[in-house]
Amino acid sequence: MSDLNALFQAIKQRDPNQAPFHQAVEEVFGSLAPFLAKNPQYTKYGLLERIVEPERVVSFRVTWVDDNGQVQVNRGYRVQMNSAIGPYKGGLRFHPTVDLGVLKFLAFEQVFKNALTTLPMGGGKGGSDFDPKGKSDAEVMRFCQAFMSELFRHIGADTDVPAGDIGVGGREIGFLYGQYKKLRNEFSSVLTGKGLTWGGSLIRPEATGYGTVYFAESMLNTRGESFEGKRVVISGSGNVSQYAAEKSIQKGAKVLTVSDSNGYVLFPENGMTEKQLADLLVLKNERRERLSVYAKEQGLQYFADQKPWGVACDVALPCATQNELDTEDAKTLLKNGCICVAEGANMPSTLGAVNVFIDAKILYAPGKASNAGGVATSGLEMSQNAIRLSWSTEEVDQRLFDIMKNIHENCVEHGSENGFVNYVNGANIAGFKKVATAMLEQGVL
Ligand SMILES: NC(=O)C1=CN([C@@H]2O[C@H](COP(=O)(O)OP(=O)(O)OC[C@H]3O[C@@H](n4cnc5c(N)ncnc54)[C@H](O)[C@@H]3O)[C@@H](O)[C@H]2O)C=CC1
Ligand SMILES: O=C(O)CCC(=O)C(=O)O
Repeated sequence: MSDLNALFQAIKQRDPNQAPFHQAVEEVFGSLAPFLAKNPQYTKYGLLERIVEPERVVSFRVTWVDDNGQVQVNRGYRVQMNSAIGPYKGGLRFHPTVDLGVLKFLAFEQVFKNALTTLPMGGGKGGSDFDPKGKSDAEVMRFCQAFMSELFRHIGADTDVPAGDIGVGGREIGFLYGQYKKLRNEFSSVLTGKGLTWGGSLIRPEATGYGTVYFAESMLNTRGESFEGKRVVISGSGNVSQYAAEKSIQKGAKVLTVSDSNGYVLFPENGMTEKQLADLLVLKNERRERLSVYAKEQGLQYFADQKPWGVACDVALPCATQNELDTEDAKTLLKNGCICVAEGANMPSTLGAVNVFIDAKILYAPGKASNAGGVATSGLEMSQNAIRLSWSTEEVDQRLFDIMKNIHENCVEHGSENGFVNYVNGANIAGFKKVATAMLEQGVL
């Protein structure tokens, strides 16, 4: 079968309850249709049917005991999507919304993203419907240990290398790594995002946010613009948002908002200060409080149950979660003068919103291109572990910068259409070509 539409219908019929995965596939197929018409060799040997089907899906029970002595049961997963160009690589998400539809979309996106980084990494994603919110450190530790007690069988430094994502940061990676090491009796590069004293890389915590800003600035440069003086609206207030804000401030931009699932905080017109950012990091990463508390403490305006897209800006960086920016939000951003949208999150814009941006020919980057700096720096962490050396901050940051510049150039090369760069097509086609070529060369598997 090589008819993309028929294949897409078959995918939906096979797993009707996996809407986020369908959305991710629809976007990629939209880019591939004209490319495949000109390059029919990529439709042979069931390549398209294979690329949308995970190589392996592991689903398991995670049983742990809460602080009240009650037994809790969660679901754990690892979706090993594609290993054509390297070991499966991609984060773990702990959030109540996690299910197979979400993880298959994330793993599918990861395949193309990882290919764009130029590093040898296949694509995977995993996680659990466990909600870390409101849990004690001891509960999070017991959960992570229980989760790894099954996951350890399926991963390894040359097989599958997980990392963080929503709800999984440095604390969780530590607990997961400790349990892996105990069970396997080996100290290996099986997770990335590790602590600096036990194999982690400098700049990995910063990498996704920094990389998103590097990519956005490359886009702005194509129109003779930069971050200097730009009004930047950011959603989310977790890892990606924090360092997108930091790099934006370093580049002279004014960060006007951050948000969480309950609302957003508005900063005065000169934007968030470095001190306010430092306080945000303590509030979110150590005290683990909500943004409403931050707004109160900082004397800032807080808009409950609202998204930040109505705030007038030049640059929007959606850094929270999938489908957080819909068609109406996209129209509002355009109406208010936004000229650049770079996704720090995975698939934060609905397909309708993406079309609004592309039709208006603004600078729009899909997450698989603009947020690839996180996984790229995870790849650099694996490289450092392999040679048993640690690179300096400057060295890792320079490599990250170069990788983001290279991804931008690759998108321009594959996505230019009559003077306009369609970064969605560019990212999808460039990522696909690399993975598909490897799959064809390795035979029908
Ligand atoms: N951590 C990483 O290195 C990478 C993360 N990403 C993506 O970036 C996004 C954010 O991830 P992290 O910052 O790592 O997670 P995190 O757990 O550190 O932060 C998530 C943030 O999103 C907010 N959020 C969650 N659901 C929301 C909703 N429905 N509405 C508004 N805000 C919501 C949370 O309040 C929190 O501020 C995700 O889409 C993730 O897949 C992408 C590439 C790499
Ligand atoms: O660093 C990694 O391996 C994972 C990053 C990730 O989950 C992502 O790019 O969405």
